[in-house]
This record gives sequence, structure tokens and C-alpha cells, in this order.
Amino acid sequence: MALVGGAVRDGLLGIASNTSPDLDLAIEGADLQALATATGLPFTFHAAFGNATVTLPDNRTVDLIRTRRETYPVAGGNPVPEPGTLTEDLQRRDFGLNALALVLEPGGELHLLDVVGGLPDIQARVLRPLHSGSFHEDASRLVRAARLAARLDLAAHPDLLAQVPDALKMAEQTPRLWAELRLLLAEPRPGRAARMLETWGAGQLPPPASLPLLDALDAEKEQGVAVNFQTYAAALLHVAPNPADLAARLNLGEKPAALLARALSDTPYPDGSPERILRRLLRPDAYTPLTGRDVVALGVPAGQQIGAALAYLAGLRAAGQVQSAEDERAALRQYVRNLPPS
Ligand SMILES: Nc1ccn([C@@H]2O[C@H](COP(=O)(O)OP(=O)(O)OP(=O)(O)O)[C@@H](O)[C@H]2O)c(=O)n1
Ligand SMILES: [Mg+2]
Repeated sequence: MALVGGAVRDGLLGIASNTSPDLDLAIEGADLQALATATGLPFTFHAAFGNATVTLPDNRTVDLIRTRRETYPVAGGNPVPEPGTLTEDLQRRDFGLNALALVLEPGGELHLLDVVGGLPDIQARVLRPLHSGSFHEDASRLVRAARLAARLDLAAHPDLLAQVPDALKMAEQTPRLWAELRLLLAEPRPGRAARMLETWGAGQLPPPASLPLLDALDAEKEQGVAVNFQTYAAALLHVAPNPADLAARLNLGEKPAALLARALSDTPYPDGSPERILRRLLRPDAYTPLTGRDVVALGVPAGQQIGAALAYLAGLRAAGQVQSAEDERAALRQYVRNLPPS
């Protein structure tokens, strides 16, 4: 049994594992459904690969992985697994620094297994694919590389850069690439990850016009503003040539499009809300229209007249006759003067 993947990588890079809370355990020749059942914890079993994901009481997950070889009958599609040794399992992986294993011997002792020359990659902080067909077979690795490079301050090895055109060629027919692009939006700095892709010659994978927006959201985050996944996704949709198509590809659901519509509306939202964060970026000249309370303060009598006054303002706004809250106040003062005496 061996600990593999992100936890080993992050440990060797000296990064606290809270950036990668999920553990991957590779196990040779065992029935992982039986093993997961024996833990007494809730789990899901992935029959195609013989893997099981166990959920710990604190909600972290442990992936139990049956060690395997992989072949790609159709490039871009899912690999076909065959049972294999731990060594073979490490060799099928994406990058040198993700292919290290901390082996737990039956006697309890631990040792680090490096069958792909991953340790020098850790030292050089470099992302290196394990063979020259890596991105052709699985183009999603390009986006994984950008996510990791942005998160962990890693550089691209020349072997990676050489394969960028292969990944771009295969992008359309690699559903997993779009799933990784969705994950990119959940990274700590999605704008930085998108810029990595751009630097590597793959700036077209996210809609290119989105890069300044993603940068701006990263900058907000840097300032301590809470910018969530939905906000990044909405920004991406705003500039996508075909938003519905992109939302479907990235499996974004309805929420980001709905958030975008609210951000672009005139409805007031509290400071610091996703709607306001986006509105400030997408419509820098937008202002907060007057509300019922403002209207009462300006002398419109409570009751039905408030709705009528707000509708009057909405009409002016739609006609482009007011451009600021001050314009609205001025228009409303006029409106109040012209009200019939009650
Ligand atoms: N297309 C992929 C996806 C995953 N892996 C391997 O599976 C491991 C676990 O994958 P995942 O949990 O997605 O990524 P981590 O590297 O663990 O990074 P993190 O969880 O921190 O994002 C990776 O390290 C890598 O060895 C791979 O080789 N090719
Ligand atoms: Mg992981």
C-alpha cells in the first residue's frame, strides 16, 4: 500500500497539505470494495476502475486506487485499465512530481519510491510529462499543469511546452479537459492559472477576453474580498462567444448564468455580494438606482405612489435618460413637484 499523488507531492514541496486535503492510496491486488466496506465508513465504489472513495468523519476523502496499467484505445477518451503493479501505476501518471509513492511496507516501515525520476522535478519545481505522447492521449493534463503551476509556483519543463500543440489539437475531443477547466475556476488563483495557459501558448482554452476579468477577480481576492467559484464562472460566461455552450461544456449548471444576469441588472445588492463584485467589473459606470426608501425620503407619500414613482424611474433608466443616482434624484424631485395635490 502506498500514499501517492498530491499529498506526497505537497509534502515533498514543503507545502502544508491543507491545499490538497484528499488522500490517494494505491493498493496492489486487493478487493477495494471489501476493504472500503471493512472501514465502516461511507464510500462509493467505481466499478470500471475497481477504486473506492471513502469519506472520513471530517468530510475529507481517501481514494483507494487499485494499481493499474492504462491504454488509450481512443486518444482523448477514457483510458482502459488493466490490473498492474505499483510501478506500472506510477508510470501511467501525468507528471514526474505526481508519480512519487510513499510505500508502507507490511512491517510498518516507510520508504519513498521514485520510478520516474520525480524527485529531481520536485527539487527543480518543474512539471514534466512522463512520455512524449502524454498530452495527445490525455489533453486534460495541460489544464492540470496550469492549475498546479499557478497554485504551487511550478514551471513548465521544455518537454511539456513541446506537447502543448498536441493538447490543443485534441482539446475538442477530450471531455476531461473541460472538466479540468471547471476545476481551474475553483483554484485559489484562477486568473493566474489561465495566464499560465496563455504563457504556454494555450491562451485560447478559456475565452481569451476572460483573462483580464479573471485577473481582476484574483486581485480582489488578494485584497481579502471573498470571490467564489460562481463569480469566476459568471465572469467567464460574460465574455464567452456562446455562453450556453460553454456552460454546458464546463457543466456549470444554471447558477453562474443567473448570477451574471443579476449582476447586469439594476436590482440593488449588498456591498461585497457576488452581484456587486461582478457589476463593478463588468459595468464600472453602473450606479445603485434609487430604492423605495430613497423615494419616500424625497417626499413621495407612502402607499401606491411609491411603486408608481419607482416605475417612472425605471422607465427613464430604460430610455437612457438618467445616468447616475444624482440624475435619478433630480428627476424624482421634478416628479414630486408635478404630483397632483392629495
Ligand atoms: N489526468 C490525470 C489525473 C490524475 N492523475 C494522477 O492522479 C493523482 C491524483 O489526482 P488528483 O487528486 O486529481 O490530483 P492531485 O495531484 O492529487 O492534486 P490535488 O488533489 O492537490 O489537486 C495525480 O497526482 C496524478 O498522479 C494523472 O496521472 N492523470
Ligand atoms: Mg488529490
